[in-house]
Amino acid sequence: MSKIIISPSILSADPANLERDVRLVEEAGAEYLHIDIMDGHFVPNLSYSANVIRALRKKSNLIFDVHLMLQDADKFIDEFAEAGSDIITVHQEAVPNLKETLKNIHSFGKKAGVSLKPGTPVDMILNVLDLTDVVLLMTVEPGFGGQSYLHQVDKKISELYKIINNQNLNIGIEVDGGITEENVNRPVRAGANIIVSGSAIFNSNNIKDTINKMRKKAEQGVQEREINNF
Ligand SMILES: O=C(CO)[C@H](O)[C@H](O)COP(=O)(O)O
Ligand SMILES: [Fe+2]
Repeated sequence: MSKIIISPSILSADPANLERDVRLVEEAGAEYLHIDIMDGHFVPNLSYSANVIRALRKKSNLIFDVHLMLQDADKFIDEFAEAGSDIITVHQEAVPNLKETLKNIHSFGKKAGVSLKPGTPVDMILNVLDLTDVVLLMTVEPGFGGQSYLHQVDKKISELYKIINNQNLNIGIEVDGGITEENVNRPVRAGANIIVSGSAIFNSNNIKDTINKMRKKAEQGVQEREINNF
């Protein structure tokens, strides 16, 4: 069974209680912490800076999964690496020379991720898969938490899953946007193994219970995938 990784997105955490909220998801068994960085250019919203990562690094042992929604990501890789990121993900649509950016991320000893907006085809990253540790498929338009999952991305997830399997590559498939305990089995059935979820986790009454239920439902998705031989 492929291991399911839960990456709660702190975009939906309480900004006045970030330390508390990060501790809650860590105690609830999450493996990663998803940190969205927005610049108001690549996406029409602003969020955290590297300072937040630096501060949280002193408080948490979670794997920091940093999603850069920046037009000028290349300018900031060193800063996000130094601040304590573990995985640094850039958008294919935003960086002019993806290979060089991924090599740069690796040069800091960090895992390198590539993200695609819902409308960007998987073909756009086939030539960089050998330099990629994680592909982050957006299942909403990037920029905001609390949107609805776009089911048309399911096809793209299974397409990528087949390519990765056929080439025997060791790449995680991460999905981000609109994921809840009700729908998490769908992207997992299609091939995803890293689950980002913001509002469904942080707006719930019981974070631990929600993460446990989400993981269970995701594990069912893995079984369905194996049974159907997707
Ligand atoms: O990258 C993002 C938005 O651009 C967030 O990670 C994502 O939206 C998570 O929030 P939710 O689970 O509430 O959709
Ligand atoms: Fe994200």
